[in-house]
Amino acid sequence: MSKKIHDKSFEIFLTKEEIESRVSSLGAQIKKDFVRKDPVLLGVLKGCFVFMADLSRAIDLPLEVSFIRLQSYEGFHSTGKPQISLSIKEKLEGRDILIVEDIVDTGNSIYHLKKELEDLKPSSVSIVALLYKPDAFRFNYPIDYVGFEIPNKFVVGYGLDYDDLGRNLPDIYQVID
Ligand SMILES: O=P(O)(O)OC[C@H]1O[C@H](OP(=O)(O)OP(=O)(O)O)[C@H](O)[C@@H]1O
Ligand code: HPA
Ligand SMILES: [Mg+2]
Repeated sequence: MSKKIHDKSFEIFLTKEEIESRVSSLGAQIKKDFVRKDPVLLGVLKGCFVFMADLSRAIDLPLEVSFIRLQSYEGFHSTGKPQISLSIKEKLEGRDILIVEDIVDTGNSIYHLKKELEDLKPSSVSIVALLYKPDAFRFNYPIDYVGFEIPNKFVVGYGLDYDDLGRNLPDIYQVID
């Protein structure tokens, strides 16, 4: 079943069952890698909110969660300058930070966030992204955990929006062009 949001139509791309199964294996992998560390999951709002809720419960370890608000997209396009409007209150010095993103597209948002985090002197900074668009990525930092590599097309659902709509769809949809 396709969905219409404003002027655009979207078709199903990843079902909630496919997402659930991948999130569960990401959680198991992260548990292994962070078992002797002091992890704090740092979710990037708003898009991370669904993925963060599922992923954090799939990692069977003591951990903290925190959030930051970054915004750079207007409609389908990145403004190139992420605005940070919610700052981090937790002390992150010496901590093992895992940035939790719904999507890494051009890579611009995380590039800026990583630079901000360096000043807080964490012990390590890793990234988990549910979705990653290799053909759009313009940087060369590593993305440590990727749920799905996807084509360079706009997607919505499972936290991802088009003009702030579509975040509550349980499946992920891709634009029909
Ligand atoms: O790799 P990039 O090209 O920078 O794109 C990825 C970023 O864009 C989206 O955020 P957006 O600015 O739409 O804010 P939102 O999470 O509130 O939707 C998404 O949640 C990532 O944070
Ligand atoms: N969908 C929703 N939000 C996004 C996307 C996308 O494909 N890329 C960057 N932010
Ligand atoms: Mg958005």
